[in-house]
Amino acid sequence: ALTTTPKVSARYQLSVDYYAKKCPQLDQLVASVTSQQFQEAPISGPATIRLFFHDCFVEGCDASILISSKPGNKELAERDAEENKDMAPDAYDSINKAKSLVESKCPGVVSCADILAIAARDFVHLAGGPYYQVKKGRWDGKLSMASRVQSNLPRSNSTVDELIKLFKSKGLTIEDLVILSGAHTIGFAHCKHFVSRLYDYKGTKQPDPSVDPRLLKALKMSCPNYGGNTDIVAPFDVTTPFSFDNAYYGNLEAKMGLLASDQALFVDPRTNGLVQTMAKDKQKFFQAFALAMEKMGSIGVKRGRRHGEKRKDCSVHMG
Ligand code: HEM
Ligand SMILES: [Ca+2]
Ligand SMILES: [Ca+2]
Repeated sequence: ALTTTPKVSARYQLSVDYYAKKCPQLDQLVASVTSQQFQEAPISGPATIRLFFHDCFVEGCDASILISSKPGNKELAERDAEENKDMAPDAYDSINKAKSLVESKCPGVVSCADILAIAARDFVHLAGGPYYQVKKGRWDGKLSMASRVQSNLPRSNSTVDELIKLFKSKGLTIEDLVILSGAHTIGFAHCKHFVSRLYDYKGTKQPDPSVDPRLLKALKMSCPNYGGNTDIVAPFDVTTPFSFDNAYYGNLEAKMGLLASDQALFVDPRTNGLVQTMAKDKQKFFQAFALAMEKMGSIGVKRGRRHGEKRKDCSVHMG
């Protein structure tokens, strides 16, 4: 039988108790930081979940997104790529704080990539979503190039075909695409990502017909066609923007998806059924989301000194 190369790494098994000997209290250490951060800056939640996604899709889950660009270097690091510019700084703060606490208790053993995976899980749970065990054993990557970002991430106007292809290239299925998109049950997007839907859908000079009229009106108030404040954001989920639930899918059924790529999942016959199933059953969504996060969390995992490193400061490669 034909087999394809597994992008979701089967060779390097991650495990829940990977740090059982060298840092048994790891999950609690990270939790003490994420829970405080969630209280002080709730936006850290969605920002960190997105950070994890953008890390895993570019070079695998290896904390490549945390590397700072070197002054004077021609090639910028991933975090300075256009696609990552609107990442809320709070996300990086949580990881850096968690890393310093972990380094103080278990110096030199825990990767930044594992801390990011744990923190993303914590924030899903803190916002009301499922709690799941995080498997560990990722090493940090040695490569972080801004030029590698764009082709590995979806765009807000990607077609379902393009989304399916991209996810497939990471070893993820159509189902994973629909389930992971459910992360848009929390968080916010800047106007530029959906403004063309409001005023000029595909060059028609008309709004996208798949936007509910009341939502259209509200979004137009926040986002004028020209000269608007570029800092304005709109919630992905107008009903419960801070709560991790399955409302995202109900919104799609009601033409209340924010991005074209969100609404397209309801319109396309390949994904419509799963959207409806998830809209009906929150527990099913939670179970599926936990599994899909585990799968996304094992994309391109590295192990060992030849392919990876264990950074002390997550933003700087080891010598
Ligand atoms: C399927 C294709 C996807 C597209 C096209 C997409 C696109 C976007 C865009 C344009 C934003 C707004 C960024 C901003 O303006 O600040 C955003 C935010 C967000 N994305 Fe996605 N995304 C996708 C999938 C995912 C996945 C798989 C996850 C996680 C599992 C995710 C989690 C988030 C979260 C939590 C936010 C909110 C960030 C915040 O409020 O700071 N997205 N996404
Ligand atoms: Ca990465
Ligand atoms: Ca919600």
